[in-house]
Amino acid sequence: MIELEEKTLQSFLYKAIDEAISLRKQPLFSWTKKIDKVDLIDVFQAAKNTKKDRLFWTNSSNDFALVGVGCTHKVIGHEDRFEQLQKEWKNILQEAIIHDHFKEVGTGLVALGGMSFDPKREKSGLWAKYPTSQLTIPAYMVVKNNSNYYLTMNRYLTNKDNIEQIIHEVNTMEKILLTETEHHHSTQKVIAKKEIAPNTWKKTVQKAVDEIKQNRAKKIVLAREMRLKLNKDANIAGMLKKLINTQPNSYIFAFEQDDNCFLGATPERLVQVQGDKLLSTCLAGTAPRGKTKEEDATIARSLLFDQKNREEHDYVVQMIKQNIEKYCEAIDIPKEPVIYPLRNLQHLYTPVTAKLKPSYTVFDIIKKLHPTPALGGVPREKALAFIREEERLDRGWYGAPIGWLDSNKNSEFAVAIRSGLIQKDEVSLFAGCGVMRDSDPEMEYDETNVKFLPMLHIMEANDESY
Ligand SMILES: C=C(O[C@H]1C=CC=C(C(=O)O)[C@@H]1O)C(=O)O
Ligand SMILES: [Mg+2]
Repeated sequence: MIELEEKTLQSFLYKAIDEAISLRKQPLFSWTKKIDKVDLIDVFQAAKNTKKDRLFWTNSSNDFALVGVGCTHKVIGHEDRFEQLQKEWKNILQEAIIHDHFKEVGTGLVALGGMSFDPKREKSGLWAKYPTSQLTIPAYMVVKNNSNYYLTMNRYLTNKDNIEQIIHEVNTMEKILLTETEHHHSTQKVIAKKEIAPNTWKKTVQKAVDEIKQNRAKKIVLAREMRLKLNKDANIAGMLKKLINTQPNSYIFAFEQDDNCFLGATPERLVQVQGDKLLSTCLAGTAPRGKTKEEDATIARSLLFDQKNREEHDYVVQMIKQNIEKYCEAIDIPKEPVIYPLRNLQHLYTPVTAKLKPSYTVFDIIKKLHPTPALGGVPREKALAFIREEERLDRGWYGAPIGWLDSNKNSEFAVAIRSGLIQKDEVSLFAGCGVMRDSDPEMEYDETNVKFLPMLHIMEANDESY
């Protein structure tokens, strides 16, 4: 990585081009500057005018958010996807010319994206626009980190580039992205709603229970789909705003690919790395919220002591522990889970903290952890084979790692649940649940219904402006 300390974009560009000529290369260069406070949903909405793909991310504590616009480079991975992503990201970092005075989480070069749940499953037309694995280095990026805001632009430079023209382009984009646009009043409505084969799904749950009772597996997570038709093309910015307002403790994300958008609000962190500090999360075991404070507390208490849910949760804890041991030191995992409250439901939650050993990266951890028994099952390969065979659904990017990483050794990946794929006025929502030995198909069906609620809610009568 070459770091340049130039004061202005112009002098930086001249230096970077000099550097490029001397290295006989076309380097990727990245320039981060501080900007005034902006609303990132406004930036996302304004970016619609650029007609480029947009990316959106906020973390679960809502103190870090990122909007990406356009694409300078796509890091793609297929069969050996984690090795491929790791190798290419390392090469990019080695050769990039980066101007980043701040070295904060999310400044400098950032790649952002996701991957499919199961690359071995045949891909359906539904997910045609979403590759097996894709991390995008956006052309422009606006980042909020606590009360600091940054604009980064990334592009490839050649010695034929006209610097004045690049500066003009950057200024124009900056104006577009950072100027508030008109808010439109939208009356988005759901005009048709269809659950895909709910009875067949319940039978598959029973089949999984039988499989477990015959000791062929211990836990299998099964998902299902609900299709919606809207009265008009979906208003993505409006839905993101609604998710932020209604879904606390959740990562809120949108990955646009042409006229498709994968969007959701997931509570499930897979892994966060900051330097050598690693944080993972076990989140599995579910109950609804109560209508009153008292009822809520009673439900929480019975969730904490419910044997089926505790086992369902514990498989995730044991698996994460075993799988990070080789890569980490000082692993700390509390003995008992606590309650993780969301708007429509509550989960059992166990945080995992550790120190990542120096020779390993976030890709090593994702490769080991995905899918955890919160999305796959136990044993992993048995559960995946059952899912491949029996689940009448292409999960696509649902249930898989999504997130970002930067050039300052920070990264965060969540698991893409509570989500949906939007294709203009059509929506596919996904929800799943952990099937155990004593699962009741009706109860698991009810659990998935509650898990659909956050996304269903934002599809309906979108009264927010935008
Ligand atoms: C698979 C999903 O949830 C997982 C995450 C948390 C709790 C779960 C459960 O209690 O079944 C699931 O394992 C989903 O929301 O689609
Ligand atoms: Mg469950």
